[in-house]
Amino acid sequence: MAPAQSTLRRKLRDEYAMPFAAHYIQHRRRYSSLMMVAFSAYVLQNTYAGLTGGPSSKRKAKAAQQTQGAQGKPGGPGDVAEKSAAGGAVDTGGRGGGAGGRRKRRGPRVEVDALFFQRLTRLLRIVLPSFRSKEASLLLLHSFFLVLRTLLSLYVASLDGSIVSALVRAQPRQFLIRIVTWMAVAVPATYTNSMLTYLQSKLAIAYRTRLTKKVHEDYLDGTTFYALGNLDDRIKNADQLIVVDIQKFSTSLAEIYSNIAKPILDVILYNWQLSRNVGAEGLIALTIIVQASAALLKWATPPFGRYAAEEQRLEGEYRFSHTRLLEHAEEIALLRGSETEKNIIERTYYALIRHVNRVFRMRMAYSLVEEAIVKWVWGSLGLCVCAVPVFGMRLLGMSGGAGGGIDFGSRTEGFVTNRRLLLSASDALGRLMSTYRDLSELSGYTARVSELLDTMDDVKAGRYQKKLVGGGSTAGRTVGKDEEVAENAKILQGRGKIIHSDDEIIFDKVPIVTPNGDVLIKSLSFYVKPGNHLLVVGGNGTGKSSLFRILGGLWPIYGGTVTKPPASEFTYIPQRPYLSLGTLRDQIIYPHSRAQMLERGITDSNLLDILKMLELDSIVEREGGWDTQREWRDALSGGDKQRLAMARLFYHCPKYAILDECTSAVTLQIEQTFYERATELGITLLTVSHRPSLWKYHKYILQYLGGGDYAFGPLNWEERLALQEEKQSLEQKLAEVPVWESRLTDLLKERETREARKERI
Ligand SMILES: Nc1ncnc2c1ncn2[C@@H]1O[C@H](COP(=O)(O)OP(=O)(O)OP(=O)(O)O)[C@@H](O)[C@H]1O
Repeated sequence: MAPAQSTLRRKLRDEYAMPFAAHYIQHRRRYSSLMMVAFSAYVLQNTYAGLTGGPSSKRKAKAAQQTQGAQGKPGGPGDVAEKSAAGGAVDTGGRGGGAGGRRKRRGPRVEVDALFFQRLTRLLRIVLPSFRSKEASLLLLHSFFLVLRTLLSLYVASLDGSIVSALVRAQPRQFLIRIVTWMAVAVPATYTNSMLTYLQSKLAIAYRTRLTKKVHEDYLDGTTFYALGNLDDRIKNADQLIVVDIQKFSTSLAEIYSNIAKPILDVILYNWQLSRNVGAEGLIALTIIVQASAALLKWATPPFGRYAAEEQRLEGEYRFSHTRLLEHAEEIALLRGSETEKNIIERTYYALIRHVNRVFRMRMAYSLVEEAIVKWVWGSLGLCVCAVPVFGMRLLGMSGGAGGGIDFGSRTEGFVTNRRLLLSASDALGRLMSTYRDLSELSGYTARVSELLDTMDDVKAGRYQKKLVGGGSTAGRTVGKDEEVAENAKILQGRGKIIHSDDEIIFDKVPIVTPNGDVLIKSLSFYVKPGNHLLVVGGNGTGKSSLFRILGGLWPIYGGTVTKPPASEFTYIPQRPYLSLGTLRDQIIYPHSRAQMLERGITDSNLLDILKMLELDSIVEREGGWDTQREWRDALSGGDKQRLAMARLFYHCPKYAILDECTSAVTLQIEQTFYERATELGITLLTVSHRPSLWKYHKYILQYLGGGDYAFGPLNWEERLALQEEKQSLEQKLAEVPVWESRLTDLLKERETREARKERI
């Protein structure tokens, strides 16, 4: 058996192994290139899989979505009653009662997975609308410079080697020529680098502009901005999202392109060149090690995307606490509330800082591992690969090849060039690995911006997601608690109808429901005909202003029919009127522009006449003319602001005016002038006021009686005033009863004392 075995072994060696080795050595360069192409493809595919969470990422995304769906399903113990406010569908947005003890994720899911690429694709369609767009041209130019920089680096690597070679061979002329070439290369190289930085910034700003434009279009479309904050819970600080997150997303997207495209290009070109210089074997071994360490790095990478999204959320809350302080500066200052506000602001700040510090610590630990692997492990392995031409060729018994040990100068040149190429290649791979962190952060910004867009789409389509209370209603006093909850839940399932009319308002069995699901009135019916001013009265929080929110189309209706003219036929004047940024004139004509004012044939002198009627004409001179710009909110008194709002009503002269306690800061004289002039102009008024002085201007009354009851009918103001006066006088008398009773007790005591004294005498 043994001789037969050794014969077979010899046969195998002589007939197969040796000819194959000889063939391989003969065609080694060709095989090297082939192997390098295959390996580069493998490396890049593997890196991509690593970046996208592996081939199972789609499965993972699906599984996660299923989990989210399951979490959102109602009916579990401690389930929160969540439903789409208008549509009645149960919210499956990932909130609600899930399995007990499961950690709740705040905000959207943030991972580098299929969902991320789906979201990113949507955003890319916005920022890169077509191949002919400015952004596409910028991207193309950017790509051109990226390729140019890699080619220049390749050239510089070989130039570097030949300079050292000229040096060790003591060839001064060659050395000088190459140094001059080196300096000449500096011109396109520095220009390329500057262009890359410039184009990246240009791309970032171009992306931001596209996205911001799209968001502004949606956000300021009708009442979306109101609905986002009031009817839907998903977006907390839309301002932070629009101002900061879009900018961060755009910068991150512009960076990620060069951070990924350049290293990929580098890996391919450098490896290809290296394989030609040193052979593929060493590189393949190195690649396997690199892949293993890359997998380790990926495994060790914390979820930076989630952290970035959380950081933005906390930034938003901190910023919001400051915005609130400025908005209510006067009230807080007068209440001496600075200490409390400081505590609130500091709480939000430290929540942010705690989070940021935690992320910093994680980044540091991650950078330590990353640098140890990328710089030191890969660096030393790289040196070994560079030695392949020197020692490897000798071991293979070869005399040819790039570094085939011909002479000292050539060996040095080969070593320097290869080392430079290898450093660049390992640097490129390192950058490719660290893009996982960048990509992870980009996924955080992508998730936030996408959530804003998705929520705006939903809100515009009337699909709200809000935590509804429902059962906590003030209505349904007469029925038991369970029945009340069931009745309110039924109301919340309904949908109302809006009919447009030219001039009348009719509410037919319309429930008044707050965005939180509180049913204030189960079924409200009343009407307003032109000229029949309506007075709305009732206790605080009974739903007087809510009625106007429904009229203005801000709140959805859950039942009945609302017949009304379009929202443009209404002007709303609240107790604290809104004053915009702009000139004094803008405050009166808001939301019109000066051009629109002139188009309507109205001049500054017409505006002055309106102000004269309201005894406010002096304001023009006092403030320095119509074109003066100020923060009017702070510059004017409460009475000035209310009179400016009245002037606005006379400028617009709509069919209906909603007056919500809008005369509380003006004199009775101005109030009278205002109501009389509005009536003359044919404006029908819907007034909310507790002032009896206003009753005489109204023909109908809608009275909220509390507990969900109301009364509607003609207003006999004289009779009502007489009743009010009698009621007040009786109340005054009743208030004096305890005083009289106490006086009577004193008198009785005094009489008893006197009688007792008389008896003693
Ligand atoms: N945006 C909102 N989201 C949720 N609930 C709201 C919102 N606005 C008002 N509400 C609630 O609706 C109820 C009625 O509010 P509304 O402003 O209509 O009262 P009101 O009768 O005008 O009171 P007041 O006389 O004090 O102004 C209140 O309980 C209030 O908390």
